[in-house]
Amino acid sequence: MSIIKSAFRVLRFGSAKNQLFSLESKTCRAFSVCNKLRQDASDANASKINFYVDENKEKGYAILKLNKGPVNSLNLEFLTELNIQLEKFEESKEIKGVILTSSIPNIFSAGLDIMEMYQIKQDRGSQFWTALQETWIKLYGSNKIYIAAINGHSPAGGCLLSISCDYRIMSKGPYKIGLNETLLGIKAPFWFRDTMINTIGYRETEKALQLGKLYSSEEALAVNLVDELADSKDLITKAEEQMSKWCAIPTVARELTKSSMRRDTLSKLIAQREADTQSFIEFTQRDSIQKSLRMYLESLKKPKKSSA
Ligand SMILES: CCCC/C=C\CC(=O)SCCNC(=O)CCNC(=O)[C@H](O)C(C)(C)COP(=O)(O)OP(=O)(O)OC[C@H]1O[C@@H](n2cnc3c(N)ncnc32)[C@H](O)[C@@H]1OP(=O)(O)O
Repeated sequence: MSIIKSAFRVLRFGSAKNQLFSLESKTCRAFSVCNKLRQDASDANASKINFYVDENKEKGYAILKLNKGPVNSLNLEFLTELNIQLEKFEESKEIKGVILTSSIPNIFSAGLDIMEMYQIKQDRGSQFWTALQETWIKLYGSNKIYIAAINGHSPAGGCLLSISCDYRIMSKGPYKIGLNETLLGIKAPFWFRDTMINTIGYRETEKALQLGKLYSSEEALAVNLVDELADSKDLITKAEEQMSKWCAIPTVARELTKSSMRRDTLSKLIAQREADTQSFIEFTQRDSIQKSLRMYLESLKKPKKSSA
């Protein structure tokens, strides 16, 4: 029962924080870029601002800032909104690349919303997993240049978003990134694993996935999980510098090279999406997995110790 109450608290707190972050972002944004776009107000969730897009058509790229408080956890609605936006980027003739970051201080994304897996129901679970697959296919399979400006913690699904980009810059600081699924008692799906292998190699992935390793920013740099570190205040500038460099490469040659590198990994999931969804539902519905998720949720709710 307390878990259900906590779930509602997460949702309520999320909505209040969203409004705060919305106000904060309205006043604090210091980007010189133009054409700020808000999400279409066409669906019921659109009144909550879950991300911002700043487009700079002159320079040819956009900045997408995740803004779903408190921790940018990925639930069905958020993933659906993101997928619509990713599609818009893909179709844009003006936008060559996107910097993916977060407007929430110290948090890039806490990964999948655990409440989507706890006490999972077949219908919602299928929609959720299909939306997540879609996000990965759109991001990893994009023709555009994606640069992750990782401004804070980026565990599990947050790490997947990062490693689906073409280049990663992470803020220096006490932040963690990695695929820590085993710590929740679950196995990382094969496409998470394969994306990780393509980023840091087989042996490092084998260790990292079994241990559920969360890397510090320095450790992440040492194993090429991220490409560069930056002081927090310089993160976006560095990402923009890198974006200019990538934008200067002849587009068709770069796109063909990217797709030739990623095609096999993508095809593996595309060929078995329904089976993968069914396997997610069956796996997550197991009593042992539900027990692990409940314990993990409880550990997240425990009062935090003063220092790590
Ligand atoms: C077969 C299935 C495969 C599944 C594949 C992928 C799995 C995943 O992606 S599972 C998600 C894994 N994520 C994590 O393990 C991260 C968990 N969160 C954290 O470690 C911390 O919250 C974080 C370091 C990100 C931020 O720390 P703080 O700034 O100290 O915030 P809090 O811990 O106080 O969190 C605030 C609030 O948010 C709730 N929360 C955190 N993460 C999640 C999440 N992933 N899903 C849902 N809710 C989350 C947390 O419980 C707090 O709630 P309240 O106590 O009610 O405020």
